[in-house]
Amino acid sequence: MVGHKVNYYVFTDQPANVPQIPLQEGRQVVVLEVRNYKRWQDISMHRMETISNFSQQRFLREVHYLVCLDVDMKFSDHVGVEILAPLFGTLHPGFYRGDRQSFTYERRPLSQAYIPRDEGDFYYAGGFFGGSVPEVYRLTMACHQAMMADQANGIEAVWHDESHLNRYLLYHKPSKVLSPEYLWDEHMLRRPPLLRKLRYVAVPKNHAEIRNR
Ligand SMILES: CC(=O)N[C@H]1[C@@H](OP(=O)(O)OP(=O)(O)OC[C@H]2O[C@@H](n3ccc(=O)[nH]c3=O)[C@H](O)[C@@H]2O)O[C@H](CO)[C@H](O)[C@@H]1O
Ligand SMILES: [Mn+2]
Repeated sequence: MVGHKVNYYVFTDQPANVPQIPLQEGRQVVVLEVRNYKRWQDISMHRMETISNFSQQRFLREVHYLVCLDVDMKFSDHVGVEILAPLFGTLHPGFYRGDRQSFTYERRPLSQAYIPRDEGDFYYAGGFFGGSVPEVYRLTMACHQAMMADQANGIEAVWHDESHLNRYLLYHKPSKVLSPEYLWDEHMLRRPPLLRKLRYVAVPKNHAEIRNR
């Protein structure tokens, strides 16, 4: 986002371990402490709560747009203001060629993330969405409340926050849908020639080691 002001809000339970990185003018890292959870699924899901809380507390005053990203990724090509829109999502790299039958939406009607078999436009990735702060506030608030309702009913959506994001974006259509160039995993998927650039890519990690501590 060259030429624009950018705040990088980093959520962590270990603020002291966030390295200091020299940045260009107009950029700053803001480290925001969040609580820890035992299960990685809870850490991932509670990002919705964290984003909605901080939106109200400060993001609404501090920025125009929010881009909500997984942390285990790196920028590997240009990502600029072309992504911005009132509400945007990104096609999940594993499903952009599939039809809706193949999407791994939540299929149990008991869950607030339920999507019937004959509905659905796209399968969106949990790791790259955003929009204006008020829109992201509404989205994250709705997803968090839906996840709390699921918890009260003893159910957890198959892909956690991603399932709830998909349900929200089905009934609140995003004004922009980004290509999987904006979220790719080179270790899981071979890059098709039609994708000339990979802009934000997963960093390899040992899931078993990280997730089962
Ligand atoms: C690339 C992509 O679309 N990722 C989605 C996919 O997760 P992934 O399989 O990419 O899961 P993940 O291990 O990256 O966890 C999701 C995110 O939660 C955060 N985290 C998780 C564990 C931890 O110990 N500490 C921590 O900070 C971190 O930002 C991480 O990137 O499915 C998840 C739900 O199942 C989320 O919807 C992710 O957004
Ligand atoms: Mn990830």
